[in-house]
Amino acid sequence: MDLAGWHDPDTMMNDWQDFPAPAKLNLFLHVTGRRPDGYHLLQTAFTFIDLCDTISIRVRADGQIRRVSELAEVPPEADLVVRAARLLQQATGCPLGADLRVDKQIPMGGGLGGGSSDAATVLLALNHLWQCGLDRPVLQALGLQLGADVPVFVFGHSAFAEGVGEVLQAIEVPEDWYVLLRPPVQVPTAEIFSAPDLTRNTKPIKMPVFRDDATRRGLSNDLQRVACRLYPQVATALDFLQQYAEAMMTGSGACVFARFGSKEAAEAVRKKTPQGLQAWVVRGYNVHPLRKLN
Ligand SMILES: C[C@](O)(CO)[C@H](O)COP(=O)(O)OP(=O)(O)OC[C@H]1O[C@@H](n2ccc(N)nc2=O)[C@H](O)[C@@H]1O
Ligand SMILES: Nc1ncnc2c1ncn2[C@@H]1O[C@H](COP(=O)(O)OP(=O)(O)OP(=O)(O)O)[C@@H](O)[C@H]1O
Repeated sequence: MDLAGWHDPDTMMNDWQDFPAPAKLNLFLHVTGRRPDGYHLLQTAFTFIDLCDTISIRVRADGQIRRVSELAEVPPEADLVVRAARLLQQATGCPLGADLRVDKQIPMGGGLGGGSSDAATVLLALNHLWQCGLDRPVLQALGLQLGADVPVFVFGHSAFAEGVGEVLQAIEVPEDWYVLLRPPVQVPTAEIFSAPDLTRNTKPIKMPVFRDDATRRGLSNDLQRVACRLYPQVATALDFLQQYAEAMMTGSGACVFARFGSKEAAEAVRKKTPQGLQAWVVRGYNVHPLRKLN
């Protein structure tokens, strides 16, 4: 997918404008502790992939925020795109509003951060269109109020993350090809984090390097064992992919991925995917397509 040319700053403010919201992969995820409020302390690494939702936005003069597309599972008031727009309005006192249309490509409950990415894209795009002038760290802090995964999408670069995912340092990750599989199940993040058998005391590590297999040794996803126990379809997908390359679950699942040296090698494995699993070949990106927007 070509991510260039998504945004044309010269378009009239009240025309529809399209903004991409890419999915993320967690290249590893260690749970190192738990805060008094129940949220878990993590160490993880995020990179972006070219599986994207598209948010179309039209500025309104009357201050209303409206979602004009259907998303059957999520009522408009609960939709993170609407909540992000409202939050920015409240934080800045901006009198403008927006119509928001979401073309969803990122599966929900997949551990790909689709809802979080949609929210981040709305914060970035409306900050620009409404000319609010908030800088990136302020937008990241606003984003954290919507979800632990929102800040990295605002940050806009592959990152090593600590805290609950909001303490971010930019890292360079090879822009590899991945096979991404979606088992036929949605995994609720809160259910995985609240499982009694979740390992919560993985020893903190120094910032890892992502060069080759050797530098990734010892990095795993602590949420994977619990997700596989509760949702055996995740284990089935991992077993399939594991035949060809080192495979891992992203976030709290359900999606799993493996890295390949070329698009062709990834395609060859995708073609073998058994029925019942949705499969993509995707490319990793270090720089979010809206990184330059401000
Ligand atoms: C698993 C990850 O996707 C890794 O990137 C994120 O940590 C989850 O981020 P998210 O989907 O934005 O999650 P949120 O909407 O903030 O949280 C959903 C629920 O997961 C649990 N949760 C989430 C993040 C975290 N660090 N500790 C938690 O315990 C909390 O019960 C929370 O109510
Ligand atoms: N715009 C949106 N797109 C997707 N989900 C949304 C949206 N707004 C609210 N949600 C809610 O958020 C939940 C999580 O969606 P999301 O796609 O972010 O899951 P996920 O990929 O598992 O995320 P994560 O990796 O952050 O845990 C959905 O089940 C849905 O109820």
